[in-house]
Amino acid sequence: MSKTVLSLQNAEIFQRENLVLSQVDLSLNEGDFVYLIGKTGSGKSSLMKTLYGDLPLEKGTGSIVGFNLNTLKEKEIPFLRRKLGIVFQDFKLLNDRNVFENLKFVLKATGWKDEQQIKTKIMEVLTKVEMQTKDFKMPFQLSGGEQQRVAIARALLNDPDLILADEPTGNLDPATSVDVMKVLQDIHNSGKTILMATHDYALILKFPYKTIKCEGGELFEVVQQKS
Ligand SMILES: Nc1ncnc2c1ncn2[C@@H]1O[C@H](COP(=O)(O)OP(=O)(O)OP(=O)(O)O)[C@@H](O)[C@H]1O
Repeated sequence: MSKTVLSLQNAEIFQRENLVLSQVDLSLNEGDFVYLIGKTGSGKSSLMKTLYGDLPLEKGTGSIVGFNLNTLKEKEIPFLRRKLGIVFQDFKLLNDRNVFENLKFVLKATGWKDEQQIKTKIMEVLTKVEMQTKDFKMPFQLSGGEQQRVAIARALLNDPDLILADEPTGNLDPATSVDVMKVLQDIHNSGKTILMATHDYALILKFPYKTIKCEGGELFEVVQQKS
């Protein structure tokens, strides 16, 4: 049986005192690809934030990549995030340094010391997203799609057990979105588990995976219609 990497049971998701989602049951096993869809303001980002420890889980039970979300302490959050690869809509690259240095910064911050190993790892993840020839470029010298590829490479650095992608194509045009989605699909096909929030329905039709919808304060599984 495959390993559970994420489990929420009867969870309630809050933004401060506001209840955003209730009765949340969500489970991902190793190797799954799951979309989280829903209108703007429906709670996708709040759910994602709860999963990476940015919002506390106050009601219900939750575990993710071996961490208990109910008892998660502030000081454990960096260790949780090392086992997650997080990809945001707005890339969040450091604009004062080039691609290589952006990735090196993360490795150094997570304890990597050997310069040769650092270089090998960075070139390995950049190759996965086909950005190995652009390691010297500054973020502002890259297109949106290229910046997102670098952000995906950054998410892969510590070989995460789960990738959380929050609207990773939200700032990209349709053709570039498809390119970035192909990168995520390749990463998934190599064995990675991915939870991706999106409101890009065209992408879901093109790359069909299990889909969970946030609506009316709850989560539902969407059964995809075959055309
Ligand atoms: N920092 C915050 N403080 C208080 N309420 C917030 C905060 N961030 C979001 N909310 C509220 O929580 C609800 C869910 O927002 P959330 O950002 O999770 O939705 P979303 O589905 O991710 O939307 P979008 O697709 O626009 O990113 C909304 O009603 C929003 O107004």
